[in-house]
This record gives sequence, structure tokens and C-alpha cells, in this order.
Amino acid sequence: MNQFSASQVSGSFDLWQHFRLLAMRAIYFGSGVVIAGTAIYTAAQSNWAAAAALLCVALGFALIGYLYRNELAPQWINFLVICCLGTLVSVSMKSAGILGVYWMYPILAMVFFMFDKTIFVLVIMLIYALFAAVIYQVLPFDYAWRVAISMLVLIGVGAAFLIMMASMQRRLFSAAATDSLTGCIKREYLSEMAQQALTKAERAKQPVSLVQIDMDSFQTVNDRYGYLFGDKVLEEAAKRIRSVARATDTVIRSNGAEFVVIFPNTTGKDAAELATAMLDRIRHDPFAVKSLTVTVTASGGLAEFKPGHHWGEWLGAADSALYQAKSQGRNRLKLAQ
Ligand SMILES: Nc1nc2c(ncn2[C@@H]2O[C@H](COP(=O)(O)OP(=O)(O)OP(=O)(O)O)[C@@H](O)[C@H]2O)c(=O)[nH]1
Repeated sequence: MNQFSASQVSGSFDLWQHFRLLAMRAIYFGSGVVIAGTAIYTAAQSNWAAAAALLCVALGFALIGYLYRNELAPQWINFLVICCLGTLVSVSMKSAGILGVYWMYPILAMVFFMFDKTIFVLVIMLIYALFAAVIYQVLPFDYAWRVAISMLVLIGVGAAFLIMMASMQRRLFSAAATDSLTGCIKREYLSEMAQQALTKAERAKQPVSLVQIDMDSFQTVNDRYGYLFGDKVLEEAAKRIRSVARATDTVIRSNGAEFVVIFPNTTGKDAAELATAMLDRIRHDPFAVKSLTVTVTASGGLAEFKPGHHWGEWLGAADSALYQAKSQGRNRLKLAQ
């Protein structure tokens, strides 16, 4: 329908992924610079072996930052990075005691940007468990429990921030992608929605169908009853289409008086039943605005996706079927062959 799922949000409008990319670049280069500084400090104390090791780590960070400056690094690289930082801080705790604690907080904060939500919880729990074990070993109990609790607070605040970001992003996407007249998704997102539906269907080896619904002789409706009346008809027609669509279906206003409905996990036969119900809902009850009541019909062209086809061919097949429906007298549904 016109609600947006998390996967739809993860399309072109993914602010969080963009923000993560910027943050990760800063994290890799920033960590590289900080570790290089520590290497210089260590060298100044004539601890050459440790200084050389730190310098290698710093160069490694800078290299990852450079290689992944335009895309997010794979999760396993981030996992190695976080393990490396965790180990450095744990070792520094052993030698510097409580001074090492100050590095634990930024590392915990980094985890929020480094991992996809699928493994984020696991990684943050692992890192927290490591840090908690080290602080309980190194610090007196009175310090250790306070530090452990303050870290939990940081994780809680970070998690609340992530949840708020996700909800804000959904709202922003919804506002930007919704057609103000009909409440359907705007035509600009049609190809993206079609491609997403195809990718999911191919991955899950499921059928997927779409129908293109076009209001019949809409120019005549506008000419006879006025453009504002036409607007009300489009608004109401979209509501009727959505009232038949299931929660998983996507309704897009693909043109002036035309809608596309994508039916995931639905064969052409089952989609035809839904599309017929949509056309019935449009034609059966007259559209009423003030004292004016007018019966309007619509035509539909339906196509089930054929494996190996391009999404453009899929839309083209539905378009040809719609053309047939129009040329055979309108007010009917045609299925693509
Ligand atoms: N009221 C209103 N009309 C619109 C809007 N967008 C497009 N239209 C009108 O919708 C009509 C679409 O016409 P067409 O689809 O080309 O042709 P038609 O008259 O519907 O005829 P067939 O499609 O052949 O049945 C045009 O007259 C457009 O001006 C809109 O937002 N509001």
C-alpha cells in the first residue's frame, strides 16, 4: 500500500547508509592518525617494537579508509578493525590502568556506525563483555562497576539514537515519495519499486505481478465536470484501489490518471483477481462531489514477471496489455501473454 517498509527505505533515499559512509571514513582516517600519534609517543620512550607495531596498525587503518572511501567496508573487515581496537585498548588498560578507559567510550560509539543492524547487537555485546572483563580485572571494584554502568548508558543512548534515525528516515522518505493528491507513491519511484520487487522475487524464487490501471476517458471527465472534480475522482479512485490492495502490495501513481500496483509473491492469475476487484470498486459506486455523482470506469493491463526479463520489459508487457484493454472498448482487464 502507501506505507513504506524498511527495505523500501533502504533504496535511493538511505540517509543512514550515507551518514555511515561519511562516519566510517572519519573513523578509519581518525583512528589511523590517533594510533600514529601514539606510535610517535611510544617511539619517544624508546619502545621501538611497540612503536613499529602501532605504526603498522595506523597505516592499515589509513589503507582501509582509502580503499573504502566510496563504499562501506565489508562487515568482516570492520569486525577485524573493532577486534584490533578492542585489543589495543585492553592492552593499554593493563599498562596505563584507568587512563585506558577513556578510549573505550569512542570505540563503543564507533560500533554504532560500523555494523549492519543484523550483527550490530552481537558485536556491541561482545565488545562490552571484553571491556567489562578487562575493567573488572584491572580496576578496583568501586571504579569498575561505575565504568561498566556508564558504558551501558552510552550503549542505551546510542541505541535510542539509531531507532530515532530509522523512524525519521522512514518519515522523510514517506513525505518525499508520496503523491500529495492520491497518497500513493510518486512515479519517480516506479522503476526503483519495480526493481526491488523483482530482486526480492528472484532471490526468493517467487512470482511477482503488476497491473497498470488507467482511468477511462478521463479527459472527458475533466472537460465535462471540471479539473477539480477530476482531482476528487483521482483521490477517491486511489483510495478504492488501496482498499483492495494487501499490506504487501505497492500502489504507485505512475501518471496523471494512471496507477501501477505491484503484487509481490503473486501469480498473474491471483493478481488478476485483485486487479478485477480494483476495477470493480472503481466502476460500481459513482464518484460523488457535492451534488454531482458520476460513474467512471478504468482499464487495466496485467503482467506476471517472466524470469530473465528486464524490469522495463515487465512494465512494457503490462503497458501493451493496457493498450489492448483500451483499444477493445475500455472498462476491462487484459493479461499480457
Ligand atoms: N483532474 C486531473 N486530471 C489530470 C491530472 N493529471 C492528468 N490529468 C488528466 O488526465 C487525462 C488523461 O488523459 P489520457 O489518459 O491521455 O486519455 P483519456 O482521456 O483518459 O482516455 P483513455 O486513456 O484513452 O481512456 C488528461 O486529460 C489529463 O489532463 C490530475 O492531477 N488531475
